[in-house]
Amino acid sequence: MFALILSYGLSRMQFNISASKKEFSKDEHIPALLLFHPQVSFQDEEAYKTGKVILQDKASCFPAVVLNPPASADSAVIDATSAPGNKTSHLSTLICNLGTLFAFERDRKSFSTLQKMFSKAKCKNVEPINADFLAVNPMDSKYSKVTHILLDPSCSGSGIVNRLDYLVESEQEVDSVQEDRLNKIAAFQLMMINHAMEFFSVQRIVYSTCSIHAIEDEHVVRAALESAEALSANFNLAPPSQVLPQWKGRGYANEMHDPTSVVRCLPGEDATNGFLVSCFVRE
Ligand SMILES: C[S@@+](CC[C@H](N)C(=O)[O-])C[C@H]1O[C@@H](n2cnc3c(N)ncnc32)[C@H](O)[C@@H]1O
Repeated sequence: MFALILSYGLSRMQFNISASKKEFSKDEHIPALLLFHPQVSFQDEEAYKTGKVILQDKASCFPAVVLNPPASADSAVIDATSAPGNKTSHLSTLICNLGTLFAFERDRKSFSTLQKMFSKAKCKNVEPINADFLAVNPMDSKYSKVTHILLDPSCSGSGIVNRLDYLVESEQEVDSVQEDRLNKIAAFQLMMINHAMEFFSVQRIVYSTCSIHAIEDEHVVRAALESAEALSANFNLAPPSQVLPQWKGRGYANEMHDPTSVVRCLPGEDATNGFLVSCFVRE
């Protein structure tokens, strides 16, 4: 069980969990991430009910930390695919509730959940926007100061451990129907990265998926690097030293030129969901 503390002042004493289960440890990779016994329930915890704590898989905490936007009054950040808002809330905390965090979500129902989440977590720097990120004009003066974009778009979800797909699927076992579906998802994911690269002041873009398939991960990253948008705006992959250097899991070696630049989490091996995190930087 992973609990991400959004309110840094929260101490052990404020948890009311039964004495036998209240031991927890600090995660070695993610600041403010605490690890609890899987049987610990947070449902009745005040800190959870008031949005000071969010429960999420460890791998899902990586993108905001890798994006690493500055915490200042003039910070301008986009979360292009925000709902249900866990990564947005994490980002909001990392930038100390300062600056502006534009949180896009195209689905109306998910958007309403998102608004409730931000109000519960008291994210004062988040501006939720119910719109398709692809329809946003990168030249719009409203976004002219945006320097960091988080992209965690819809994916196959094949890395999510509850779904157990990873037990029956492997990268080598993609049949033609599935390959067709993955190729369509990958084309959309690439479009999202390319669109993000068109924002005038953007310096850093994190792209993540909870997929185990190279088609949605290394292949998309490779295609994004070779795209006209990346070449004209001078985007390259951030060096491994900027992408969770202490995390050993890296991209599939046979799928890209420099797999050490991306982070991979493997279900069944890393005690996390299957996940990929990559980071593009303007040089
Ligand atoms: C994988 S989920 C994001 C999870 C979120 N980052 C979190 O950690 O809570 C993808 C979300 O992006 C939304 N989405 C997909 N395409 C979009 C687009 N073009 N513009 C805005 N939102 C989009 C979906 O409706 C979905 O809610």
